Amino acid sequence: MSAPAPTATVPATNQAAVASTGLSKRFRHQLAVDGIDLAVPDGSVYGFLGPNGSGKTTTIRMLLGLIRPTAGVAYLLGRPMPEGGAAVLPRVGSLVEGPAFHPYLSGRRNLARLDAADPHADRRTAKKRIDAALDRVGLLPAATKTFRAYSLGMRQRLAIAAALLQPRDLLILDEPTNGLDPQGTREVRHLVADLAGDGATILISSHLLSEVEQICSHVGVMHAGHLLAQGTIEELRGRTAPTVKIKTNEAEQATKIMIKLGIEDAAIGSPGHADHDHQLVTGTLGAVPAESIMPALVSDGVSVYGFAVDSPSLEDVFVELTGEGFDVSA
Ligand SMILES: Nc1ncnc2c1ncn2[C@@H]1O[C@H](COP(=O)(O)OP(=O)(O)OP(=O)(O)O)[C@@H](O)[C@H]1O
Repeated sequence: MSAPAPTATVPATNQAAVASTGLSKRFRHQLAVDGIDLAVPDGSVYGFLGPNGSGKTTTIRMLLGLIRPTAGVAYLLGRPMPEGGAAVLPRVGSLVEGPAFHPYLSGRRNLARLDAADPHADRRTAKKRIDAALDRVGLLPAATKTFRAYSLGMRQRLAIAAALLQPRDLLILDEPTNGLDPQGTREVRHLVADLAGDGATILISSHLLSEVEQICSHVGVMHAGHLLAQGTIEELRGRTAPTVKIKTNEAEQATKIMIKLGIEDAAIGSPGHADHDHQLVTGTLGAVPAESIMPALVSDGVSVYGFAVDSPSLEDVFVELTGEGFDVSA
């Protein structure tokens, strides 16, 4: 039996937890977001990766219906935004620029204030939900401490607790580790990984490659308002061919053999890349099977002291996509 044809009002793209088609935003003369087609699969942890100013926050604001796109459509949980907001936003927890917390109130009292301001919140269950949210982010023991006594990591975890006051199918977190010290960063990353284990879809923006590599199943790469690529981390890594590295003291001969095998860019590395007895020959593996290299070298009398195939990192992929380096620091 063939699958039912999608109806005209339900494009296939909106089956994902978050989707967009041709989503664009222009601020005066600047196209901050340029026709992006997002697809955040249900249950994924999607890292929305890009350097500062690449358009991540603007996109997130459009997704949440906080600003209107100049062109294109965004869907949250299958509903177009902002029109579908009333129906879906109660199922979406978000952290964009963070809620304003009162410094002299405790974490628990701060959440109670935010909950009281939420028209969808059931007053009768408030106490239970607030403590469950504090517990979820590990702040129950600090529930009565004033907000100003919280560390940076605790403050950010409280902001995430605010997004968890209701059961959520989708969490959208804009740079949740931005501005945190290393300890706070670790706390928030652990929390995001824990939340992913609960089954909600998470869209998390970050300008840190290492962070996305550590906690995300999927990634979308933003650069100057364009979504350059998206997919699982493995799919993205698969776009760039692995590199082969040979340690030998017959480098010229090895290079010739590798070029003959089809590794066209095989070349002798700089002396710093090997020890003083050997040289390093590197090349892009491409379609050449890795297992064919050693036999070819050995049968031509080349002694091989080291052989490695390096899979590309997300950084290699980013550099290939943009032609630029990336801030990989944590
Ligand atoms: N309200 C606005 N008015 C004018 N320009 C804006 C506005 N908001 C964002 N921009 C511009 O749009 C571009 C994209 O900004 P955006 O904040 O979406 O990027 P980002 O990837 O989230 O980076 P960051 O992490 O620095 O916030 C930037 O050049 C920014 O200056």
